[in-house]
Amino acid sequence: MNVFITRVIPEAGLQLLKDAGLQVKQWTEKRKLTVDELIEECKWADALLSAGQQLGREFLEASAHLKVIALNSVGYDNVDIETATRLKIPVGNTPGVLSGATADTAFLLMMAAARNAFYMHKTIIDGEWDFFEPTANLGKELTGGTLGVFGMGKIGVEMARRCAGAFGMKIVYHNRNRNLEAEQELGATFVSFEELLRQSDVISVHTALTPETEGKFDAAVFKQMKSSAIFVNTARGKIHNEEDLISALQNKVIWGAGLDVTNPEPMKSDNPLLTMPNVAVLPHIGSATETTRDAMAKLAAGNIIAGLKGEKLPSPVNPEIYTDSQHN
Ligand SMILES: NC(=O)C1=CN([C@@H]2O[C@H](COP(=O)(O)OP(=O)(O)OC[C@H]3O[C@@H](n4cnc5c(N)ncnc54)[C@H](O)[C@@H]3O)[C@@H](O)[C@H]2O)C=CC1
Ligand SMILES: O=C(O)C(=O)CO
Repeated sequence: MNVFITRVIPEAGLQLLKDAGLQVKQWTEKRKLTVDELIEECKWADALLSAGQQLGREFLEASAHLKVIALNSVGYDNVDIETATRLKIPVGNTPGVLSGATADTAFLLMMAAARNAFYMHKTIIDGEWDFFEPTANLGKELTGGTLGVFGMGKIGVEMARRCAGAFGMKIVYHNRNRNLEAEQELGATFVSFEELLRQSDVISVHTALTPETEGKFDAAVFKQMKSSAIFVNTARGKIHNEEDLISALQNKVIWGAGLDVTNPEPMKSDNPLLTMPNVAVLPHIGSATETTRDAMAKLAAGNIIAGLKGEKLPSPVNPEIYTDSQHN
C-alpha cells in the first residue's frame, strides 16, 4: 500500500512505514502543495501523512478513497474534520509527545520578552553595545508573579509546571472544565476569563484554535490585562488579533509579548512586532527538537499503519467514525 507524505519527515517515522512494507513518497519541494497537486498525488495513495497542509472539503471529497490521514501535529484546525468524519476517513494527530518541547518554547518566549532578549541580541549585531548603563535595558522579574494559563490541557500544564517550579509563580487558569490534577499538583486556581486577565502578570495561551477561541485576544481583552503584563501565544496565531496586539503594545496597554505563532504565517519581515524591544517572535518552532519531532513522526506513522490495517488509530481525532464493536 502507498503513503504520500506532504513534507520530509524524520527517518524514525519513515523507517516504521518502510518496515511495515509500505511504499512511501515524500514531497520535497520547499513549498506547500496546491489543492490540485495534493489531490493528484493522493490518487496513488492509500494513506496521507500531512504536515501543515490545509485539508479542506474539496480535497477530502476528491480523496475519499484514503483509508487514513495522519497529521504530523496535535493541532487539527487546518482539517475539515466534519467532512472527513462524514466520509468515514479516520484522522490521527500527535498529542502528548510534543507537550514538553512546546511548553519550553512558551517559557523561552516569556523570558525573552521579559528581558528584551531578542532585541538586545540585535543591538550587539548592530554595534550598539557600548557601555554598562544602570538605567537602560531594564526588563521584568517573574519570580513570585502570577502565570495565567488559558487552556490548561497537556501543554498548559507543562508550562505551569515550568513557571511554578522555576520561578515559584502562582498559577491561575481558565479552561473549558476544571483540571483537578493541575490544581492538586501545582496549586493552580480555576478562575473566570475576566479574572485571568485581571490577575495575571503573564498570560500564556494553550487552547486549540476553534470558532470559540478565534480572535479571543482582541483590543477589549488586552485592555483588561495589567499594563505590566506579558502575552505569550504558542497555540495558534488566529487566537489573537494581531493589529490589536500591535496597538496594545505601541500604546502600552500591555507590556510585552512572546509569539511562536502569527497570523498570517510566515510573518512578513517588516512587521512592527519584530522591532519592539519587549517582543520576542519565533517562526512556529514550538515542537522543533530532534527528540520531539522523532516522536511525532513515529506516532503519525503508527496512526497510518493502524489505519491501513483497519484498526482504531493510536491517537484518533474523530473516533466517532468507529461505530462497530470490533473497534471498541
Ligand atoms: N507552536 C507549536 O508548535 C505548537 C502548537 N500547539 C497548539 O497548542 C494547542 C494545545 O495543545 P494541547 O495542550 O496538546 O491540547 P489539549 O487539548 O491537551 O489542551 C487544550 C486545552 O484547551 C481547553 N480549551 C479549548 N477551548 C477552550 C475555550 N474556548 N476556553 C477555555 N479552554 C478551552 C481544553 O479544555 C483543553 O484543556 C494545539 O491545539 C495546537 O494548536 C501544539 C503543539 C505545538
Ligand atoms: O502540533 C502542532 O499543532 C504544531 O503546531 C506543530 O507541532
